[in-house]
Amino acid sequence: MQDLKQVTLGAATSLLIAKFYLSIPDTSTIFILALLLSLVLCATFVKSLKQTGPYFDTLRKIPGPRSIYYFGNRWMYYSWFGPYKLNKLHESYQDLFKMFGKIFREEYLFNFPVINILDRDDLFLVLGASARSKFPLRPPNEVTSYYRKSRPDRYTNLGLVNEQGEIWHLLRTRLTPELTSGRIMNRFLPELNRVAEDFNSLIRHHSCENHSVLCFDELANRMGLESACTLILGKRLGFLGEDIDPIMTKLAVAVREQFIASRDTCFGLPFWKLFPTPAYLKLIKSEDAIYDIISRYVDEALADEEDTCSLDTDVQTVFMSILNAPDVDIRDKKGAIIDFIAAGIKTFGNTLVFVLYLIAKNTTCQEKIYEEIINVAGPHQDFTTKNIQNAKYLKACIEESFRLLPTAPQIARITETPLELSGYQIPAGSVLLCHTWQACLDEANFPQAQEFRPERWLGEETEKNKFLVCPFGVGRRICPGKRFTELELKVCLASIVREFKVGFNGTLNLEFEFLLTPTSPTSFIFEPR
Ligand code: HEM
Repeated sequence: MQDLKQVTLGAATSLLIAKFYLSIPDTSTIFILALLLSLVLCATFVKSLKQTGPYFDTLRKIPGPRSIYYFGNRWMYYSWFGPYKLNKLHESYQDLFKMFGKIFREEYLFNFPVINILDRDDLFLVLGASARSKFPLRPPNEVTSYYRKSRPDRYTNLGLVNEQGEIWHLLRTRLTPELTSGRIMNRFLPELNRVAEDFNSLIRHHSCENHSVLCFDELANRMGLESACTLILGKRLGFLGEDIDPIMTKLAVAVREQFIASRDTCFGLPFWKLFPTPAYLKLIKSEDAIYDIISRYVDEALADEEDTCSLDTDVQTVFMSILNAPDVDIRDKKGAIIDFIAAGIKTFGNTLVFVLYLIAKNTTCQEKIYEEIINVAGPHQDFTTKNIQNAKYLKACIEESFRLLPTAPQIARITETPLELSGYQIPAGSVLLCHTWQACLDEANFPQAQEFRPERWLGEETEKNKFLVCPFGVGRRICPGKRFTELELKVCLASIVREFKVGFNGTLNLEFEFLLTPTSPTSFIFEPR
């Protein structure tokens, strides 16, 4: 009887979803019919589709929203008649934790379970185990993996972000050593100073009479792109010029669309597996656009390198090391260069907006940064390895901003051994979402958690909280761009604060676009000092 109710509910839901798709004009009728047919077939065999066995039974003991056969429960929250929108995913997680406690289960299509955690001890167990692992497992982005498999002309594997095991290890050890080396990063400092100066000029150029800069987020993304190209290609590409290059606009749109489409395909209903949904089409369009645009610059840099060589030897190291990596196909080297550049645009742009927002709202902290910068580097001197290392308060402000507004609010992992979390048994092979951001806002972990208090990072706090504030992830799968981004942020923030008093009217709104993102446009005030 219970099964019959579930099947009926499933069939009714199918019809509602089909109705939704029918309302989208560019979705072909044939796909709708195919969808309906497949759903009816699935409903008929629904009992055999139910995930059974000790693995699923163990995970089903974890509380979570009510789920129905076949569809699970996730869609109920984010579909067009559910209470949440995918762009507010961060808010829905807050509510779900309030409803179910520190651990809860979601079910995706075919009742595939995903476990969400935020308890400090649980996070330390899961991320600590992952940090000790030789080949840590992070669930791949299924849709990107699927698309890349269909393009053997461009990729021989899924790429560093989505590969696992031996192939991931080979890519990681061959393609990223220079990127993660502190010594190599420090050689970029002189060039980073120039990039930061150009960024300040761009801010001045875009300032209105009252010193406000509208759409600052767009400028911040341009800074991310210019510095990522400088790092990866070893040359400046001029994205901080005063006139907006139409290519830049196209690339910025493609990067944003790629994140949004990843969110919709990853967190929404996975109908892209049955037919090309609008989100899937958007994803491949943006993947192609990013590949085509960045590819042009990579090919130019390759040609430069053959013409021995207009590249500056100090900053070309990363590019050369990737090109010379042994045992890696040239398609994958090119794919990695493109992925690395794309990875540095919006992640950096969002992070810079968040740090500036927080110091704009905390002017005492901002003045402390200013005094420290003048003290360690004077009013005009370049930032060097030594003086930037001495800017401890600047570092603390960045750390505190990672705690309060991280661009990556959760870390995903697949468990490699059985674990006990909050009293529940978690078998090996379970997919976990570690909600580090939610944990960072918990008073139990950080007193006055909602307040911006950089002073808390001037003691021993960093090590104690290493699995709570981990904006770049943990262990061997940690972001290879971490070292560079931290340096870039310090130089950029220090040079902005040295030149301007930063202000912000109102409150910054947030959206979830796979990354935590400021709602665009963001308007800041940059008053010259
Ligand atoms: C503010 C800037 C950035 C943030 C917040 C960020 C954050 C992250 C996070 C959270 C992860 C997942 C780590 C894990 O699962 O433990 C990651 C992975 C990754 N990031 Fe970044 N990232 C940033 C910039 C960059 C840059 C500049 C690059 C390019 C050099 C980059 C390339 C990558 C790659 C290739 C991975 C996958 C690594 C692997 O699986 O081995 N990221 N990033």
